[in-house]
Amino acid sequence: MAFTHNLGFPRIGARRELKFALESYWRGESSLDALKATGAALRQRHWQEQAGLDLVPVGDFSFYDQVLDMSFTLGNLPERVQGFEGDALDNTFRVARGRSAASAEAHADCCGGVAAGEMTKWFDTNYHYIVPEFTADTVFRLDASRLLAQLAESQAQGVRAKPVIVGPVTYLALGKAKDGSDRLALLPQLLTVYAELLETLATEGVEWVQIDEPILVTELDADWRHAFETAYHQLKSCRVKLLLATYFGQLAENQYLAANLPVAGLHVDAINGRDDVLPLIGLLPAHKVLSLGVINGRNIWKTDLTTVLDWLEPLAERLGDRLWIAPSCSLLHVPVDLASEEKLDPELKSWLAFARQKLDELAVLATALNQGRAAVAEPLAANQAALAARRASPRVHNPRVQAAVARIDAHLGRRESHYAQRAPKQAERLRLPAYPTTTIGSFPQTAEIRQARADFKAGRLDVAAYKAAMQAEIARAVREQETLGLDVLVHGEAERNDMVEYFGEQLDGYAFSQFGWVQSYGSRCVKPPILFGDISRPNPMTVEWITYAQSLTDTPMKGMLTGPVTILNWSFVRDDQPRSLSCKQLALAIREEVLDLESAGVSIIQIDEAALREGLPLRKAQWKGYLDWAVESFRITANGVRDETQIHTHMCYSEFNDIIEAIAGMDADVITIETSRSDMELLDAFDDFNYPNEIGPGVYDIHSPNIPNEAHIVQLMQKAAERIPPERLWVNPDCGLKTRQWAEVIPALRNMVAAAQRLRSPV
Ligand SMILES: CN1c2c(nc(N)[nH]c2=O)NC[C@@H]1CNc1ccc(C(=O)N[C@@H](CCC(=O)N[C@@H](CCC(=O)N[C@@H](CCC(=O)O)C(=O)O)C(=O)O)C(=O)O)cc1
Ligand SMILES: N[C@@H](CCS)C(=O)O
Ligand SMILES: [Zn+2]
Repeated sequence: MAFTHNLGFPRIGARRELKFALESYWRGESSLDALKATGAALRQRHWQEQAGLDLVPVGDFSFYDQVLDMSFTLGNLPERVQGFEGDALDNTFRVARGRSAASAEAHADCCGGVAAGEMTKWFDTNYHYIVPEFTADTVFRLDASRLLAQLAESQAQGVRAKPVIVGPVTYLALGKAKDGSDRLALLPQLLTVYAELLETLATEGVEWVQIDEPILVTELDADWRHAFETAYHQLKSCRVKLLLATYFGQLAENQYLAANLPVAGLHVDAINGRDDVLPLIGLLPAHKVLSLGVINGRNIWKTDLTTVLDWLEPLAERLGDRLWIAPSCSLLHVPVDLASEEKLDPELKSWLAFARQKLDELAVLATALNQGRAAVAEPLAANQAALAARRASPRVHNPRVQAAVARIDAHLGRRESHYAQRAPKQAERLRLPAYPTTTIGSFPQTAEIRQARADFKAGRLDVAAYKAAMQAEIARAVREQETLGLDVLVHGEAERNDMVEYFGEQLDGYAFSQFGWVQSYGSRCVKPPILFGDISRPNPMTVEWITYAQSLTDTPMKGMLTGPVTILNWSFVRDDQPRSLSCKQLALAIREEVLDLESAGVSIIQIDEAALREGLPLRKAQWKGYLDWAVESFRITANGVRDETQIHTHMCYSEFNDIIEAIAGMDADVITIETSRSDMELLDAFDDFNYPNEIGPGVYDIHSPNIPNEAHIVQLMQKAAERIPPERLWVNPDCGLKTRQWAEVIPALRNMVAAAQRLRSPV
């Protein structure tokens, strides 16, 4: 009998109910009780939707982030929030979001002002977690209240509960020792708290606990491998059965380690780690369960159920009751329900599966394994028909695009001259001062902008009125920037719902959903567009907005585009061709936009590649292959322009040490990056490499509502100038300003411009 379970369900809600409840609570418009009631209602609904499974995840629900929740469960609270006397949920929000000094006054009685915890991406996904903070003095102390409350709630609802927790080794690996101490030194004490937690769950009647250790799909050094041995030998006497869950890739050289840890079961990603499965069956002790993640938890395509069954049936023969099946990873990374989509083309829709549909697929597989394929002949036939239609569909294949990709040669990615020859021509054209000031692209996406777009999409606003509303926002952004005295302006991106979805909506080969939201961090969501076919650009996508913005001012206006690698990495992409090929198609399409902007007289074009570094494979051994095609794609996009046209790129993450050669290989004239939080030390990588082009090291952190002061910015830029020649430095924030308010942006940029002026003529 194959047994079914799930690793996690999207918690944001099919209509983003959690997002709206959170934001309403944060604005002070609803109570904490109302927020908690929304959480409970979502959990109940999600458990009902998973009721067909043999085991259902519990504890995967989080009001903000599951890693932050784990920190609270382990009593690992940053010192700055310890001793808080209010509700624990408010305290998690304090760590997650911080409290500005200004709001500290208003919140003096409840939560006071605190710095937000650092946020970083969860493995190679677009989900971001709050980084656990450690010091050598960290002491863990169990607080199982959140998990026990969710468990009790699920038990009262008759749910076959399998609590889900982050495992101890992954928890340590994902955190940061703020004092540079050795995180692994904390393992022994951490394990006593994990043992206590597991014992508590056993007392509550829990049989299985899913303990997530995705770090096992990365390259581990001897100390971390040893930590796994220590951890699971210490936990082996606990009374619950542990299902050690790995996902997002291959175990590869960690197979033996994973197979032999003393746990009751192992879950592996049978999509990205398919090659692990046969060796693992050989390695796995005979009493252990093997859970195979056979439904892709990272994309939105229907599973080829017949092919999976062809592969699974012999394994089921061998494993018998020891075989469990599940999605490859938590379904957090896919939208909730395809049935909500009323506007998707019916043929395309017939190729897709969101979270609920993925669980239906799992049920079909289990029935086929347990009762024979005949018991599910109809759904299997329908599945085959949909996949055959997708394979043959002319809408997927465009011979013109394929021919253009086949014609790509080295010449396409090469600029006319080297940077040293381009730079004076650009300087002559742009006539910028030293330390030129600019921003990264977006200005606040106000409620009015979002409302206008919602009205436009719902047909309550016609094209002309929508265009006028967006032009008014652009005009406002231009006015504000001129008043501030910035040297290179941006149009502000008012017309963009998102830096990726906006382009997906306009490219052929892409589809977009109405409700396909996926959590990015906290209450913030993205709606990744669906790349289903060969990509082409039927019409210019940005030229009208940028030329309108330029028509309002004589100051240079940057054209603003998202690059092919970022569009690819933040979309749901094809599984029927290599990512590198889809990326080249995107590169050709965005290149056309670059050339149209240039023809329209735009002198500076920024091509954001926020996700280029983010998209690095989890295993370093695969980095080179990825960087080769990613950098080539960027070059194809950017490098068809004349010497006089200045190409900028932007990356809002900062660790470039390992990939500086690839960054230099992109050959952008200017790169703007995040550096403020590291006190400019991250520029060392550029300095050591003798990075030859211009750099805008971010001088203030846009994630914080705090207003940077002029002296601090001057100080940061002076540090930058110790590493990079001043004539190659720009002054800009770390990233775009879309999540901020104008009341924060204006004083911050005023100080930034004043700092640049001071740097130009020091007294
Ligand atoms: C740089 N980041 C990005 C990532 N990935 C992307 N695809 N895009 C990114 O920018 N990954 C890493 C980081 C993550 N950072 C963020 C930052 C901010 C957001 C965010 O603000 N998301 C918005 C949704 C944006 C959007 O698509 N808006 C649409 C729809 C707006 C909407 O909800 N409309 C309402 C009606 C109007 C209203 O009441 O407001 C509705 O439809 O019901 C738009 O502007 O048209 C968010 O709200 O979560 C995400 C990632
Ligand atoms: N141009 C984009 C880049 C974000 S990474 C923005 O400013 O929002
Ligand atoms: Zn950015």
